[in-house]
Amino acid sequence: MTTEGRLLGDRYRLSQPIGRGRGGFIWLAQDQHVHRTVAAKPVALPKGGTATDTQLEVAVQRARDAARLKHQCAVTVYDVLVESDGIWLIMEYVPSRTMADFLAGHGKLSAQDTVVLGAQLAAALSAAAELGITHRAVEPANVLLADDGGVQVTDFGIGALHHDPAFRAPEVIAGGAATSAADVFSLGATLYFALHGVTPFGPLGTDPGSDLGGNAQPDTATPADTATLLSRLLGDMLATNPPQRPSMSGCWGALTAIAEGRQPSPRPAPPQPQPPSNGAESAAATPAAPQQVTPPVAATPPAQSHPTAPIPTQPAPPAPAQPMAATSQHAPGWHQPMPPAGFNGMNGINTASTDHPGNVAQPATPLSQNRAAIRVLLVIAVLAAAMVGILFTEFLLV
Ligand SMILES: Nc1ncnc2c1ncn2[C@@H]1O[C@H](COP(=O)(O)OP(=O)(O)OP(=O)(O)O)[C@@H](O)[C@H]1O
Repeated sequence: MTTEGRLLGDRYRLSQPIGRGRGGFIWLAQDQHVHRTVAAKPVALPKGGTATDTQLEVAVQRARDAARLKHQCAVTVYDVLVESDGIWLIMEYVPSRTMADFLAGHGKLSAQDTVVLGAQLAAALSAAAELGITHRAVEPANVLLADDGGVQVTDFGIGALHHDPAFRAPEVIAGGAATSAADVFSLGATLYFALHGVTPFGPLGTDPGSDLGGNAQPDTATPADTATLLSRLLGDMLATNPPQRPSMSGCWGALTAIAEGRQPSPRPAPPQPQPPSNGAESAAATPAAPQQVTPPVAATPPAQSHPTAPIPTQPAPPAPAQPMAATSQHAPGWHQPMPPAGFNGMNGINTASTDHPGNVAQPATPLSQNRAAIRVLLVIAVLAAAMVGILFTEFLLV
């Protein structure tokens, strides 16, 4: 029985319940060693209430993996305890409510709020992916909307047993492994839910999803707006075939671009098989392939069966740049800070770069200026030679 005053791991004194999760109450607690306020959360056991030793070991290992992640948009895990009544996580205390609760109370988010929220979630999930950490249960119940306006992903690695099927990737529903690509799908489903108020493929994640990307019809006559760009991106993220989904860092770049009123860069063509070279062995020996960092959207064929959103082969004209604060209509009671400008720290993406279609017209380069100067000099040299020739001929005639 968990009660006020209980000491967990000889270190964390429970003070009062602050929320209820699937594993029981989340407690406010005091870390007696460093005098810090923390949140203590019992990890939910598999349905039925008991876990095998293997399941417990896996849960502890995943929680320890999650503790390696430090990101302002991810709830920090400080400690993992195995107590007589199960596994406890000691986490950063974030006065908040879940996104699921918020949406239940306030309904849908605007497209602008959804991309701002999504960019922050994708930033945290991208940092996790770079560390080889898969979330496994991205869904609105595992997103905390902090009272101070921040957004944080929680329950890294530990929510898989209870992941709502409405947000699960099809390959995971089919029994496959949860990968970063599955997190991309789940993030897409979470943002879709925030935008439309319904899940893209029904409560079991198996409906055809006929309305997916319904407002994503490309309109080449006018600049694409936030809702259109977001819906196109969600169509990509919700692709049935995992390789057709953008990487998490690509999602981060694209969401940031859309949030800032810019056109996301087109996704490059899939890598072609390379002939073996001397460096092939060393490349193959690299333990973790780096994440694709180029923002996605467009230039790839539509996903196989789930999404129906047509994906244009030509990038749409750029959206007019507009300050986010001026366009964002925040839902009541929660406001989000802007994503850090440029996002160019952690994994090298500089989304403030100018490689989008709006900036393709380049001024004359020094090389082209040099070529023009050489041409002028040549013409002058030819004219001078002709003049010398004429003068010389006249001199001979005289
Ligand atoms: N680190 C935290 N700091 C403060 N409050 C938290 C923290 N984590 C969760 N809460 C609060 O506890 C409540 C339940 O959150 P939780 O994430 O446990 O929900 P859940 O996903 O439904 O449960 P579970 O993950 O066990 O399935 C929410 O009101 C949330 O704001």
